[in-house]
Amino acid sequence: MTIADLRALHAIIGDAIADIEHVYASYNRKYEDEDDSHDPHWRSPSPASSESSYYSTSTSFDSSRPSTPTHSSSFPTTPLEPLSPIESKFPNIQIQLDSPFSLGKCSSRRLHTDFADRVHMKNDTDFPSLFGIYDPNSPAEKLTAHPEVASATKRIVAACGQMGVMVQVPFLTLCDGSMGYHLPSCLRFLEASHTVEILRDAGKKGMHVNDIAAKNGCDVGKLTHILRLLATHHFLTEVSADTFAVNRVSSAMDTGKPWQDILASPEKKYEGTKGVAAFVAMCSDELFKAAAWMTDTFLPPAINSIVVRTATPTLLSPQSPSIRASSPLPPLTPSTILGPAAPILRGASSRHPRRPSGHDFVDCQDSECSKTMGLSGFDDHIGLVGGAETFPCEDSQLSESSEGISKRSKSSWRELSPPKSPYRLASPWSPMSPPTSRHPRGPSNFLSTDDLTPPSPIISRRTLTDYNVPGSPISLRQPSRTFLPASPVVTRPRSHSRHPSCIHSPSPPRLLSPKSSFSSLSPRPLSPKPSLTSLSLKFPLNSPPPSSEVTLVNGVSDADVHLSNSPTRSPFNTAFRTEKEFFAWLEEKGNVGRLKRFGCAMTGSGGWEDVGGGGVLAFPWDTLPTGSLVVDVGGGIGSTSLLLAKKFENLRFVVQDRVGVVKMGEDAWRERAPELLDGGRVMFLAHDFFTPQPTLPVPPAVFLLRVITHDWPDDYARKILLNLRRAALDGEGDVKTRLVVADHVLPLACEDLMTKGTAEEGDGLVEIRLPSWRPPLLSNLGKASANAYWMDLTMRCMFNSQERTLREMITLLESAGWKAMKMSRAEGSLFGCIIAEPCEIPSATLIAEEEEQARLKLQAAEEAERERSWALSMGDTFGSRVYLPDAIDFDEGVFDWFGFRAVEFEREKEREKEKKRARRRKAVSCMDVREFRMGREEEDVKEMEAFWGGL
Ligand SMILES: C[S@@+](CC[C@H](N)C(=O)[O-])C[C@H]1O[C@@H](n2cnc3c(N)ncnc32)[C@H](O)[C@@H]1O
Repeated sequence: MTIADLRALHAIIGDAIADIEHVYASYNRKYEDEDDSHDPHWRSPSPASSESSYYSTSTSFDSSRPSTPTHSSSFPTTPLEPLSPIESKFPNIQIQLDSPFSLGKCSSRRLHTDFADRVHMKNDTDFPSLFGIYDPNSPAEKLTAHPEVASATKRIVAACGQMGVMVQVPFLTLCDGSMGYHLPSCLRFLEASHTVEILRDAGKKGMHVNDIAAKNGCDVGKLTHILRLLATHHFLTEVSADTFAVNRVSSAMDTGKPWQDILASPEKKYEGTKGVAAFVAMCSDELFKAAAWMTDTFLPPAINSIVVRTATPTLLSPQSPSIRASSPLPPLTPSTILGPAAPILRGASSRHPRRPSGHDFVDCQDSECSKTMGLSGFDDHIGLVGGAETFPCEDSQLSESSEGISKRSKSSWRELSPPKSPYRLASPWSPMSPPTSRHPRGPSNFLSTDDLTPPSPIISRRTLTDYNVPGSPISLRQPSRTFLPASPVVTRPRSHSRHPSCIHSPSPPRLLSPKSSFSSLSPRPLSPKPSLTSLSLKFPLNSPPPSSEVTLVNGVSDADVHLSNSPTRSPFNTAFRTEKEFFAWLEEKGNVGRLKRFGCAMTGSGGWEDVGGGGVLAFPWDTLPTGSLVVDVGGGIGSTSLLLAKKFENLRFVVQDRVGVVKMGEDAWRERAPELLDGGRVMFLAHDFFTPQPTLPVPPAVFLLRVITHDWPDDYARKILLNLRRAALDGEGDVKTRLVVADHVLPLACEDLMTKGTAEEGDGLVEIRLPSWRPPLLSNLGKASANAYWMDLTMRCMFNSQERTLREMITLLESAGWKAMKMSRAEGSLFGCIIAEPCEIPSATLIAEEEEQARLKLQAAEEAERERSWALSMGDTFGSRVYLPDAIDFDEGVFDWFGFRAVEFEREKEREKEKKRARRRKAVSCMDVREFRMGREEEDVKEMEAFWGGL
């Protein structure tokens, strides 16, 4: 059956190409006819296109001859009709006009006018070339949003993805999967080094890496190999040896700014852009790093033989929050130096250090390690390519002479020698052995471009011995187990000078001088360097968690982290060693750049809605009465509202978000659309969506939640929805508030009976427009739908949240008193728009809410009691001496009055600090998110009332 399946997939690809061809031919024919009738002098089509593509490729079809529709009538879900002229196909499709995030629906007439005005193209419009630049305004690119083209594209991507996996040797597919991490890593490098902007001016000839490196200061060797990996995956083109050019894919992330300006003020790189570069940067930075820790966080300790989870150690950290904030490296604490200890009681954690664990370092280039990891298998595959570099372009040097080949081979082998990087990275989960200079390590997930920063103050011997005070409740003792994982520790040889790339970095990582600190700080002699073999064999699969003591972070013990749905115990929290949820973390002082980038990245995420007018556009905004109020809840910097406000001039908008974000939004609008702010149609309002909606002077017609529910686990999302439900009007007056939820709606990877067939009308109306597919394609179109599933796991890793299936979404909405009335997705897109109306809040929800209120009250009372008893345990005098010193004490030196005062002062300071820490813990605790206040103060409400006063 395999050959038959391959043939079927091949046929799907063939049909899809024919569909695309037909649309482009139809377009060209139409314009040829129209132009002929309007402009008799212009008969022959111009071969030269003003399309900004600088590589022109010849058209692959004869546009003068209409191609016969080749749609297979066997398409089960959406049989394609014979293609009619493009005009009848376009009325309902959203065409991007000025930006990839345009929300305008465009009629074919408008489209025609646009095309004709902008590009004098006759009948040679071809599908955009991979070797051209991405120009969203070109007809070729606009036609990719045509429903037939979008659908065909999906089928091609799905079928090719499936075929590749079907025919490739499984081991290599596993390699692709398990080493695919290099792709985001290299993409980040491409973006952060501003190479795309540098390459822009070079055009199709490209630029030699030497010249690129001269501009951005990167190492030539590293840059070459990074760019080649990207060229191999079609993100760039290697036009000749070591000379690269941007292509349709990489140019889509071009900010359009001169690289010199970006280098002069990199912090402004994303300002005023469409946000694609920001999106790529965010995904390949914090999201990528969080994902690397998913298994470490989600695997039950009992089955995790290799990895033992570390407790989130931030409360122990002597580091400043900004340092912790900007890097996923662990703070420099006894636990990070000596490996995370067996968890300790959280209440005591801030007063006492962790116990040290066993081994910290591993040398994975150790030959024994390699054997254990089965790396010997690689030899065969390396043998296949003979050890020489292969180029994704023709390598003239290779074919020149045998001497050339030997030179090339030699240089390849030279590059295989250990890198010269001074930085070392201890594996986070490996047994400790002192680092050896034989095998220095290069940057890894933990060590990113901005993590390569100068060393922070190294923890001193004194710091540790201070912890090891005799009589202290917890002292440094032998770990109870021989293996406990080490937190990642970056080390570098003492003698090495500061790396030039560190200069602009805002975040010093915790760099540790290896030998000095280790030998002096270790509580016991280091055991001989263990290998991974011993590591994996020493611990039976069902070994219990490393300690009987319990760590509670935000109400979740370490042993239960894998079961937790708390947004503060996600892989992101593990990776970045923070107890804050992502958005609160973004607001930390050291993360200003990331916060700004996040706002821009959200604008970039508009690309999800590009295809076929899905997303928020599916709501009939034009049917709302004039003056209707749309509340964009968690609206970010207002990207969606801006576009809606420009398109639907009869509507008013309130954009709500966190204080800092609202401020950024206002600044951005002041620049882009001050008339909308000043004219009173749009206002920003700081509001925490976990608290009840403020009283709005105009009843809200629509609550808009765009990519909000996917940020929160069900219990949290329900709270947001309940707050909106309670502020909604259920239609008894004039207004019935509707809820618009725009998010990915995930299909199953098998046929879903619930979503099969026609829409269910009326009761719980759900309109489904799934992309066309036919077996043997997966019903969710596999690779072609990857984005929605990437996002799903991204949400999981960042927030312990998820994208939802339609079932999950309907259930969630119902649990908060919202009834899903309609769900639409554009053909070729999984980004959906769900429209819901108020219904009764289920009694189960109300009961659960009451129970939670009671629990929170109890918890608060317990907390208060703990604080009180702690104060009492200090006695009436709070630990101060109960006798007064007399003159003899002074004379005999028994009592140093000033010393006494100083000690007391220190104690008092420590008590204050502890209280502050407790308050901070409470503020970020998941159960207290609801108590989180964000400046929705009375003044805001008053200001708003004044603002809307005329209504
Ligand atoms: C994924 S973004 C979506 C932004 C916007 N809706 C869009 O589509 O571009 C999530 C937004 O929720 C905001 N947010 C997070 N926690 C919030 C809270 N407790 N109250 C209000 N907004 C919050 C974030 O600041 C962020 O702007």
